[in-house]
Amino acid sequence: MPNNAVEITTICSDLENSQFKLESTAPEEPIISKSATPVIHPLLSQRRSLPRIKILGTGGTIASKATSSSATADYKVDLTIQDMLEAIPDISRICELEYEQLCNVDSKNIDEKILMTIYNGISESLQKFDGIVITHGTDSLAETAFFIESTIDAGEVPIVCVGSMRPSSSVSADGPMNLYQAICIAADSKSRNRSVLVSLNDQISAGYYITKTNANSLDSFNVRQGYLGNFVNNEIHYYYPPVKPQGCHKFKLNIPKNTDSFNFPDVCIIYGHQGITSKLLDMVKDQYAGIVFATMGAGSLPDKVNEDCLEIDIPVVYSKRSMDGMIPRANLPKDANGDSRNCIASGYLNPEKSRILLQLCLACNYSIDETKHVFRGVYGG
Ligand SMILES: NC(=O)C[C@H](N)C(=O)O
Repeated sequence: MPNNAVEITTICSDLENSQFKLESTAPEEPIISKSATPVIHPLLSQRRSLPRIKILGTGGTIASKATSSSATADYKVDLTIQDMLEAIPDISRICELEYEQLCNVDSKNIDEKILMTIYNGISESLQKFDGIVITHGTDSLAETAFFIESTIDAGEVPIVCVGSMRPSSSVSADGPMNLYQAICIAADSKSRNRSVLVSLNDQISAGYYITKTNANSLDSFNVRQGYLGNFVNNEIHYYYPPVKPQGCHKFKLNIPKNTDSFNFPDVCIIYGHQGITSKLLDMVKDQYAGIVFATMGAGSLPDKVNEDCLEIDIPVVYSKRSMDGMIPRANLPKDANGDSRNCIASGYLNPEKSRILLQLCLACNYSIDETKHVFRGVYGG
């Protein structure tokens, strides 16, 4: 299927077997029917014994193939959701599945337009399904998960993001098990009221807090706030009762169906280092609606760069290079009146999540004070 093509396919039981299926707990094998609009057989919708799950596919390594079974690099996105589902035949015992290919790209190519498409895909599915699964590359999965948590009120419906670290062609590919577990999570009543989740390598995490910390290993995601649960022998064990991220600000976006007409403000990230000057700041300050600095330590930039940041007209968020810790407001630069003006502390947020939060504040036309309030509320910024 070409990139960006949308195909909607429904997996449901067939007419002939429906009587049997009414008496049994679940169909043995999925029957795949293709149609322009999702089709659920009426008997199935009356029976409602299995949860209804929607999968939204975006691509990533989980949908990729390399040229040999030992290769775990230099692979290409090649598989549709349907291909991926064929690797997990037991799934029809767990749920009724419907799926939609929103795009099929490496997550390095996920941009604001695709984010909007994901947003629309979720919004359209929330009322009709018991759970949603999003297949996604791991490189930028944490950003998408953070964006979804910040913009969508999922109510009780779990939204589970899943990827893999090995391509589907590799020995011991992790994709099929990760996808299987993601679907199990989305279908499990214990997952309700937990908002955006990430499933990878047997661990369940809050999408809001997760960060990719290892570029290669199967245990690629880290979450300092702790895992929410895990799988043992494919049983879900949650460590805590349902919980949602503390202080998460929900933005109300008005995204049209045609996402081309929606412009998300441009925010760039500048990486701090010894000897950094204001050269980059000067180059970008008229090109972007906002800037995020990955500062040294807890908000450290050279004095001259701090002075220049206070002088520009756009918001500048002070984030950090360090994986852990936070930027306290006290460390922001201040003018002669002790005012940090357009400079905002990111709190615990890393640069890439700070960027999305600032984009959302700008998209909703928040003032600097409102933006500071949002950062403060979310993560003590
Ligand atoms: N493991 C992965 O999914 C990495 C891949 N480059 C992606 O983000 O699409």
